[in-house]
Amino acid sequence: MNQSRGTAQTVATKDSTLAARPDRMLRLEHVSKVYTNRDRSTVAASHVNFTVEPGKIVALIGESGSGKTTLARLITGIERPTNGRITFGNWDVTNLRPRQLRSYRKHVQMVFQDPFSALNPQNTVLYSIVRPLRKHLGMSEAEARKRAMEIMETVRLTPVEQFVHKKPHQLSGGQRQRLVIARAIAPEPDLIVADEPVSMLDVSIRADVLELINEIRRTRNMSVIYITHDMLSARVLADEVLVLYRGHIVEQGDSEEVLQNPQHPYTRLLFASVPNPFERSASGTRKGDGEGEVADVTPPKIAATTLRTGVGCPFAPRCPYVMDQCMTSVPALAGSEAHQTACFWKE
Ligand SMILES: Nc1ncnc2c1ncn2[C@@H]1O[C@H](COP(=O)(O)OP(=O)(O)OP(=O)(O)O)[C@@H](O)[C@H]1O
Repeated sequence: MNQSRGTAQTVATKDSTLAARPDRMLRLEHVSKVYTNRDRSTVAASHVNFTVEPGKIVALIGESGSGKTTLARLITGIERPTNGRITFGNWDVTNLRPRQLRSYRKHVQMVFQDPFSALNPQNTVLYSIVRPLRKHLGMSEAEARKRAMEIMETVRLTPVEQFVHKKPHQLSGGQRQRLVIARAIAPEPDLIVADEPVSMLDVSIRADVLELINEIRRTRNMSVIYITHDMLSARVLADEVLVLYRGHIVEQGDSEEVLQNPQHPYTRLLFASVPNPFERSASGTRKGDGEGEVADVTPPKIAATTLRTGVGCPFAPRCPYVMDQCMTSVPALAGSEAHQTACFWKE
């Protein structure tokens, strides 16, 4: 993942430069998504650039509404970007037609937050895994059953014979998410997009499910985009992190580097172990940044100016270090290859 690698010169097109490019790299270039409902527009993604290299885990971190799920939906082809380009290896997947989308889905699978609603309540465990094997890999029923049982071993839905005929309501939350993961890895995808895969699970089993995801990427060399509010799990699991605020990447880099030494005021707030400069408002009362939410602490006049003009740093209305410059221009990501921050403020 590197901002500088996402330049126009390296856009994947059907030309000879493709030969040198890794086959299964996901690349987003200047990807934006604007939702327009009646008279209101929401910028859910703004000029997002990043790559996911084969076998890597990239975490997307941000509070609710920062645009994480929007990016997941764009990457998996559920939605199309308003601007920008998404490529997968040498394949431009920005605007796929339905038939192409079906082929793409073999390569890019999604694991959802709520395993219960992701599963058909009528389908047995075995059928849920057999179906993608037949659909995407064209296996015979017998082949698919055999492979499905192997996959059940991989995700530890064992003893297999005790689980094959069970339906989702007969499984625990953790077992259901293991089944969703089994179904996702069945077509042997190159990339899994996991949208808060453990947030609805009991705290006691979250680590096991995350370890399973890590083991799968290691043994199958899959890439994973891990979407989360949780900085600690991102630090443990991910190789690289992207911190999103209102659709903008405000900080990115190697996960250890960024999460041990967060530079952006927003990232600092999100990381619970970092002292919170917003903890008290001027009146001394807590402004409330719990549950991954960041309080608005900027003087109302400044906040109103930035919000009204729509220019400037997206975080300015909430930033305690806001300066004049922040009101008129958007800071670009800058720094080393391992760690980049979009902020004018320097300690
Ligand atoms: N279909 C839509 N129509 C209009 N606005 C939308 C739509 N989908 C998302 N948004 C808006 O886009 C912004 C980003 O939403 P998104 O769901 O991507 O955030 P998120 O970081 O995934 O949040 P959460 O952690 O709560 O899932 C939000 O302001 C949201 O209200």
